[in-house]
Amino acid sequence: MVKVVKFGGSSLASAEQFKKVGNIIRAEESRRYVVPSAPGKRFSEDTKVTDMLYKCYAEAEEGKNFDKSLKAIKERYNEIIKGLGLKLSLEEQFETIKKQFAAKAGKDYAASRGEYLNGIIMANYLGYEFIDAATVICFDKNGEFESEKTNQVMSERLANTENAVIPGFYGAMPNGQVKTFSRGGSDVTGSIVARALKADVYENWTDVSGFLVADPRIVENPKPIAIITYKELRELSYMGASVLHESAIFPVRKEGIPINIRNTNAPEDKGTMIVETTCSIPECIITGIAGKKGFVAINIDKDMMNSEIGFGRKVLQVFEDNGISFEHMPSGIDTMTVIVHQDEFVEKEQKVLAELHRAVNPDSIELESNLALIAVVGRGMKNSVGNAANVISALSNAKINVKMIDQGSSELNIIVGVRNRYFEAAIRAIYDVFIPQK
Ligand SMILES: Nc1ncnc2c1ncn2[C@@H]1O[C@H](COP(=O)(O)OP(=O)(O)O)[C@@H](O)[C@H]1O
Ligand SMILES: N[C@@H](CC(=O)OP(=O)(O)O)C(=O)O
Repeated sequence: MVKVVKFGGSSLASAEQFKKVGNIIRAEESRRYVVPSAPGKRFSEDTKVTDMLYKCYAEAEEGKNFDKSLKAIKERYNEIIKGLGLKLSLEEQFETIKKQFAAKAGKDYAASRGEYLNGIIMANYLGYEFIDAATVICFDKNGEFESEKTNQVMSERLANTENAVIPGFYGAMPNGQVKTFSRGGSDVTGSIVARALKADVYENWTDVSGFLVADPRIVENPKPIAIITYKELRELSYMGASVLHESAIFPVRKEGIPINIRNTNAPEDKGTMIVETTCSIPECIITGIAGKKGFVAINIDKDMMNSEIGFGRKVLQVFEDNGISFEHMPSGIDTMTVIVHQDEFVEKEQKVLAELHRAVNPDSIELESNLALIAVVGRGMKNSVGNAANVISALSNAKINVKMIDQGSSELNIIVGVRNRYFEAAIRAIYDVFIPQK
């Protein structure tokens, strides 16, 4: 049995947390490959080391003195080393980091040092081999992740390695330049390592006892999810459920390896199993609810639009030409709405509108900004009736106006659009209608 275990920043924020992690790893021999994140927040107002590194590097880039910021980072690590009673010094590494920052080695290099240093501590604490992720996670010269090359390099490197610590979040381009995944990317590294080893399970340890039906910062004490499919999880993580990075599914999915989300602070809890498919009947019709704020709807009106062949293609071409990806596209007989991320759209707003006029000569175009999208996801929805009606009635009872509703034919999810300011209330209303209260 081989397990790859990834520990998030919240699990490695202090020596006390490190000790819990040590106990978890030592409890099972199969926990042979460890992927650590950088130290996260010790308390809610604390700063993650990754954010401290970004700030410190920004000072270096502006030519300011960054000694104080770097010292604060060093103190975070020294506190952990001291608390664990290790005979380890990171002086040499910090000297190199200082030089590299002064030489403007790049934002990604800076951020990656959080995981790199934590990996060195973890390997020393466990007596495991340290493998620098820059030697096993490959990006091409344009900074795109190279999945097959990485899989080959990683499997060869780990073939004869009994136990190893591989820091999360980064890799390197062919010229050796460090490149990171997007924020939260240590989850992706864990998944890549699990695939390369054809591990039996990828355990992802965090500060909640698994995936919950809704964000616990919005719904009080939400119900945990025992089992969820890759597809359902992908919908939820894409739509903002931050427990797992939205790209972390792909590597393990290739090998059908289950992911088990576990809680470092409650290791006895079983957590959530994320699997390819399951015959287990979901406890509730819906599996989860997640959402994001900050969308804009572009409503295009034109009489007889329906009979104009190629209308949709011409509209989407304008978005493509402007490098804007679209999220949803509900349409009627004479109307078509394109929903995009507000921050991608605002700076190109007038250019896009002018090009839409030129491309399809509409009767009118209206914009509706500050929208939030909420995804109600569940494999159980396929076999039950009235789901969309229940969502709508939950929102109308809460006096929330539904700006848009979209249900894919897979019936795996229903997407609703509401004003940003009703986002939290809408999630609570949907939760209450679908999840029986204890
Ligand atoms: N549906 C959800 N279920 C569980 N946690 C969620 C959900 N949506 C958002 N979260 C948040 O995700 C957090 C865990 O993710 P993250 O902060 O990335 O952890 P880590 O530091 O372990 O990587 C939880 O503390 C919780 O606040
Ligand atoms: N440390 C990086 C990568 C990461 O995955 O962290 P965490 O596991 O704490 O979400 C970040 O803050 O984005």
